[in-house]
Amino acid sequence: LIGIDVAKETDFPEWYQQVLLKGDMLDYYDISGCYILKPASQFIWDEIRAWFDAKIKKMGVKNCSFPLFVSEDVLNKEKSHIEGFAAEVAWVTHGGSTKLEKKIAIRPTSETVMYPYYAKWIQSYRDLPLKLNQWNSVVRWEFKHPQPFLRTREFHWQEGHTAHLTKEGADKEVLEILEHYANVYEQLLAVPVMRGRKTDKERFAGGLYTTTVEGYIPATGRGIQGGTSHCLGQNFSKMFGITVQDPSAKADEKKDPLFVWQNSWGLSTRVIGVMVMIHGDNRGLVVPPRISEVQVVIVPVGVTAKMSDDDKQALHKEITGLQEVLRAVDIRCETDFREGYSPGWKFNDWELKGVPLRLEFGPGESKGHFVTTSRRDLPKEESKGQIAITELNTAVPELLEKIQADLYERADAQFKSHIKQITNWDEFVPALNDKNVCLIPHCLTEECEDQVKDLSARKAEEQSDVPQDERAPSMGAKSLCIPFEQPAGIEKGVTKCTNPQCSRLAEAWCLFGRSY
Ligand SMILES: O=C1CCCN[C@@H]1CCCn1cnc2ccccc2c1=O
Repeated sequence: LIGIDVAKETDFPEWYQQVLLKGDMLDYYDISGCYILKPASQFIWDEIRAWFDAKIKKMGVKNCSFPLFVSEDVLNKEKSHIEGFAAEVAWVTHGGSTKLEKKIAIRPTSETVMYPYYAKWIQSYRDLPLKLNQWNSVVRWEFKHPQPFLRTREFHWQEGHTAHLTKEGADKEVLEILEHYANVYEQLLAVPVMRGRKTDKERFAGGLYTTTVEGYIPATGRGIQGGTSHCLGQNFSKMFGITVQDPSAKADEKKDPLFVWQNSWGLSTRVIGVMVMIHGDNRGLVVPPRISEVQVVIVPVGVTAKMSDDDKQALHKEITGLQEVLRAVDIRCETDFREGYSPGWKFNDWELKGVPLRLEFGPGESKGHFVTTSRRDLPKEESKGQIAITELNTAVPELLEKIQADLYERADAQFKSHIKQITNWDEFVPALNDKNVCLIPHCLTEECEDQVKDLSARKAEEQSDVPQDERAPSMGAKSLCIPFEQPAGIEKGVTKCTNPQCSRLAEAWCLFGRSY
C-alpha cells in the first residue's frame, strides 16, 4: 500500500482521484461517469440520510417510491420545461432485441413522473399540504468531464416534492429545507456554505425562484452549488392541472378552482465530494468525526520480538478493554491487531482513510495508565497528546467534538478570506485568478451575466479549438447566488452595476466565481 504520490496543491484532479481510491471511498466503473460507492462513502451518505430524513419527517414529509421510467409523451409534457435539458436525458429503446414502439426515459428528476398523480390525488384543499420525498438515483447523460461525486451520470439524492394551498406556505418551506441543507454541510460535514437566491440565469427555469447553498473549494478557488430548494410557483400545477376548490367559496357560491403552489428540493452525493476536496490533505482523506465510519482507531505500539506472548496477550486484552469503554459511550472505535504490519504502516493506512483520531497504546502507556492520541486534522508534529485512561470516556468524545469544530473553523476562515467585495471592475479578474469568489454590485440581468462570463474567461479558452468536452472546466465566472445577507453600500437608484459594459443600476450584491 503506498500513499498519495501527488500533492493537493500540485495536481488537484489527480490528488482527488487518488484520495478517493486509496481512501477506499469508491472504485471506477467501466461506464464513463459511473462510480461504485464503497462502504466508506456509503456510510457517509447513510448518516446524512438518517439526519435529513429525521428533519423532514418532523415537517410532515413522507417517503415514497415512483417508477424509474418516464414515457416520452409525459416527459415532453411541457416543452419549455424540458428544452434546456433534453440533451441529458437517457433513453431505453429496446427490451432485449425487440425495439420499443416508443422510447422510455430514465428519470433525470421526477417532476413529470409524480405530478400527474398529484393531479389525481389532490382534489380538495383538505388534501393539502401534500409533502412527499424520494431517496433514489437519477440519470443525466452529461458530456462534460465527469468528476467522482461532483458530476456523475447517475447520482444518488433525495428529491422532495410538495404542494401547498398558499404561496406563503410554499415560501416558508423552501427556506426551512434550505436551512436543513446548510446544516448538513455545517454540522455534519464541517463545511461552511453561503445561503442565497439564484439569479434568473442560474435558477431552475421551470420554477418561480431557486434558493441555494453555495460552497467554496479552496484548492481551486471555485464555487460549488451544494443543494437547491425551489419554489415552483403554480407553473407545474397549471401544466398538470393540480387544482383544489377555493376553500373561501360559500356553500352555494361558485369560485374558480385554485392551482396549488409547489416546491421541489434536492441534495445529492455531491456533498461527499465537497467534503473530501475541502478537508483532504497530502496524507489522504480527513473525515469529520460526526460522519466518519471509524471515529477512533487504537493501534498497539512498542510490541517487540522480545516481548513474551503473555505480555502481548495482556496488552491486547487491555486494548480491547479500552475499545469497550469507548463503544460504551457510542464512539465508533476499532482496534488494529493485524500481525506482520508495523505501527507506522498501520498509521499510514488509517490516515489514508481519514480516521479523525488515533490512539496509540503500548507498554509505556500501560505503565503510565494513559493513551497517546494523534489528531488526523493537524500536521504530524502538532498532532500528539495524552489522555489518562480514567478520563477516556469523557475526554475522547470531547476531543472528537473539538476536531469537528476545528475542521469547520479552518474551512470557514478559508472561505471568508476568499470572498472579495469588489466595486471596481479592474479588480474582478485578478481576484478570480487569486482563487477568490467576488461579491459585486450587480444588475442581476441574464444579458449582463453573459457578458461578465465572457469578460472573465481566460483569452486562451475563447480561441482554443479543443472540443467542448475535453476542455478544462470553464474559466468564465458565473453568478453563484444573491446572498440573503446583503452587505451595505448599494444606494438604490445610484450605485451602478460593476460590469463596465453594463449601464444598468445595481439591484443587489451578487456572488460571482469560477465554478464546478
Ligand atoms: O433540482 C431539483 C431538486 C429536486 C427536484 N428537481 C429539481 C429541478 C431539476 C431541474 N432539472 C435538472 N436536470 C434535468 C435534466 C433532464 C431533464 C430535466 C431536468 C430538470 O428538470
